[in-house]
Amino acid sequence: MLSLKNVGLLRQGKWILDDLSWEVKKGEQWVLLGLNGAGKTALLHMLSAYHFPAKGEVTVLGKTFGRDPLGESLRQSIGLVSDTLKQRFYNDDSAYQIVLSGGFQSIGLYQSPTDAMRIRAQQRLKDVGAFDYADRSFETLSQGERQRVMIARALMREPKLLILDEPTSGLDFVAKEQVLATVAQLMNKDDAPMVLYVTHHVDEILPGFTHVCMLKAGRIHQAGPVEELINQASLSTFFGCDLSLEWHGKRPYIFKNC
Ligand SMILES: Nc1ncnc2c1ncn2[C@@H]1O[C@H](COP(=O)(O)OP(=O)(O)OP(=O)(O)O)[C@@H](O)[C@H]1O
Repeated sequence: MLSLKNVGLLRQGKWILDDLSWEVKKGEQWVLLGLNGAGKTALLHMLSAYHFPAKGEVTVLGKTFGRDPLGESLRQSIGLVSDTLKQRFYNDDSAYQIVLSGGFQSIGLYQSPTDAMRIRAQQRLKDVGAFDYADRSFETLSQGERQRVMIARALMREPKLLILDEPTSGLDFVAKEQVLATVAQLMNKDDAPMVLYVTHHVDEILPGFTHVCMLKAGRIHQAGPVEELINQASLSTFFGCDLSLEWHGKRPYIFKNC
């Protein structure tokens, strides 16, 4: 699904990503974990072919950068949910219209959706538990409801890769847990896309995630199965402080030891 070999990304004379080697195979579900400034956004932009690496080899969904045509054709196979994207939608548009617009990858609806697209949009709204407010305008929805609408939209084109970039950012506890439940449900389906879930928070590593990539200062600190990497010693090293780790409901929670 994804393959990075000794990849480096240069921005204004600075290597903001360097020496990244990472393999993601079909059937795996990954969390990308990193603190502020680790390079998560830069990496996502590179995987979506908005940034080109200055060195190394990147292959995303079978397309190798520099060898295969990229751009729109690759991005059509990737569903993205991010705050930057969310802020671009028109507040008057209904949740249903916003989900439908995902079928055209447009901000707003400028073409007539087919009947099949309308049925799919309704199904996607049901899949994420947002059907009840399908006709409400975006501006009247809570942040958690908006986030579920954005996930439904990203699923419209049946992406092979679904990137969720900090989807719980700015949500209260209840809304956060609702979004996480939506993600868990989605990953549980037989036809689930590969999910790349980007976060700062260890407790968002749901049981459905099989692997974690820990990004630190533009480099991969460690990448591998959750059961091997999510432990007290490795997280203490990663975050650079002495931590305790507890598991509740098969989710990890960390506490700083003062
Ligand atoms: N165009 C650029 N020129 C120079 N430095 C940049 C550029 N874009 C990003 N950086 C730097 O690269 C580093 C990684 O940035 P990035 O936004 O990818 O981090 P992040 O992990 O997404 O952080 P956050 O969690 O805060 O969103 C930061 O130090 C940032 O200042």
